[in-house]
Amino acid sequence: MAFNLEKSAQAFAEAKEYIPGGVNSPVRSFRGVGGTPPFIAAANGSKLYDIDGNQYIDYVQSWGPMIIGHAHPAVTEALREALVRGTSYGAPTLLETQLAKLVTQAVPSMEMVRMVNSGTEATMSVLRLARAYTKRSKIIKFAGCYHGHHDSLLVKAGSGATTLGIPDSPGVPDSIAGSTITVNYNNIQELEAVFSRVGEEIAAVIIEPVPGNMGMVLPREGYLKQVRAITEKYGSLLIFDEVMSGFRVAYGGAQSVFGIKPDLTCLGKVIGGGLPVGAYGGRRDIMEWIAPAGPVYQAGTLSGNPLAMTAGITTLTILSEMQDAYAKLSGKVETLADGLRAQAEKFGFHLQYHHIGSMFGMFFSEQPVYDYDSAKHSDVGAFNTFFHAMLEQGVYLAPSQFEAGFMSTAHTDEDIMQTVAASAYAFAKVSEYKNRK
Ligand SMILES: NCC(=O)CCC(=O)O
Repeated sequence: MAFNLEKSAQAFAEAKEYIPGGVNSPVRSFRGVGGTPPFIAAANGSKLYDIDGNQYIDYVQSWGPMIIGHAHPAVTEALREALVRGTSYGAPTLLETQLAKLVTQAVPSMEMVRMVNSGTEATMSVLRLARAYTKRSKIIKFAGCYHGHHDSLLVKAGSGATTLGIPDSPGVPDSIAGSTITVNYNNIQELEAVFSRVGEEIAAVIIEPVPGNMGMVLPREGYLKQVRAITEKYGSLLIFDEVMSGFRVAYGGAQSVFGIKPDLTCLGKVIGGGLPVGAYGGRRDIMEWIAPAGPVYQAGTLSGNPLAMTAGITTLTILSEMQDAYAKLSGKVETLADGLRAQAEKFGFHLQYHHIGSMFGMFFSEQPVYDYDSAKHSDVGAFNTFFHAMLEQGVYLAPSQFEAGFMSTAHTDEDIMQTVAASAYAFAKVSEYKNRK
């Protein structure tokens, strides 16, 4: 049967009547790449199934959480058991301490942790805490890093904001955006220059240690250590946004790979096992500023939700008990990158491949990509052509050049072989596209 998205197109048209743009998060709309997003009916292991009967090898993984694959039997079973005990109590449970313990054991810089419902909530709350603790107001972020969609950090933001060309959203008051200073990732001189000017006013530097929202970019050798040293020198807090990289690039996150101890860390995605969870945590002396231990207010009706805690606990337990989970994941990512590179080279393309742990990225650029500007120089038209050709072949990649790819433990060698085989067709399409240009 030829690939078609007829039912999805109808569903999308109807959704647009009731939901802005037809989606509940912009990246899902395929606006950047054009065309219809498949409406998903089910998912299992490494696969997504849409309402038109198409099957896809899924490298989006719900934008990161599904590291042990969709509908993992142990997670499904644990949720089934939890479900009959009620879905929310708004009162403390043993599960919250259990997940907090798993997180703090895996990420030792997080001496205490507060559960919230999304990565956005985590980064929003952590800034309030950092400002209260330091009694300073300014924040430094990096161009192309995305930390969710609240006002302070929706400034030169990556991910969907970049895809749609609105990295500085209307509706963010100048008075708030004005407290956020943006510098380029991987450029230590620029960060030093800002600190030498206004270092005493900087409450915190927030950084995706491995950015995954301008596409996937790697830190230069020693860069994160230098960022740590500058923040320490000026008494500013260093916040690692590991919503994406946490339990993704390694069980202990990017901070374990690069040997950095941030003051505070934000998590999300994997720790919720596919249910809505975010978390922030870090030094005990800072975390004890949070209400009711301290004066900084932050709350949530569904925070620490029993189902979400159950999915998270089960996912982290499975990951921690798997033999060499991350070595195997990164082996699969390397096999995929080697395969894609070999296919691309047949058509004379020298693309940029980045990967670490189970995260990967490929830029349609002949030049190295190390920050937002170099990412934006990649050929978006070539990516869009590649993306659609892969989708037709049953490979579901993130619908934007400015996103990362994710591997799960459920992906098989055959999935990877099929993906590489599909890329031969997709690179041929890119070649045609380039010849037409
Ligand atoms: N890089 C994008 C995300 O991680 C969040 C997904 C979303 O915005 O829906």
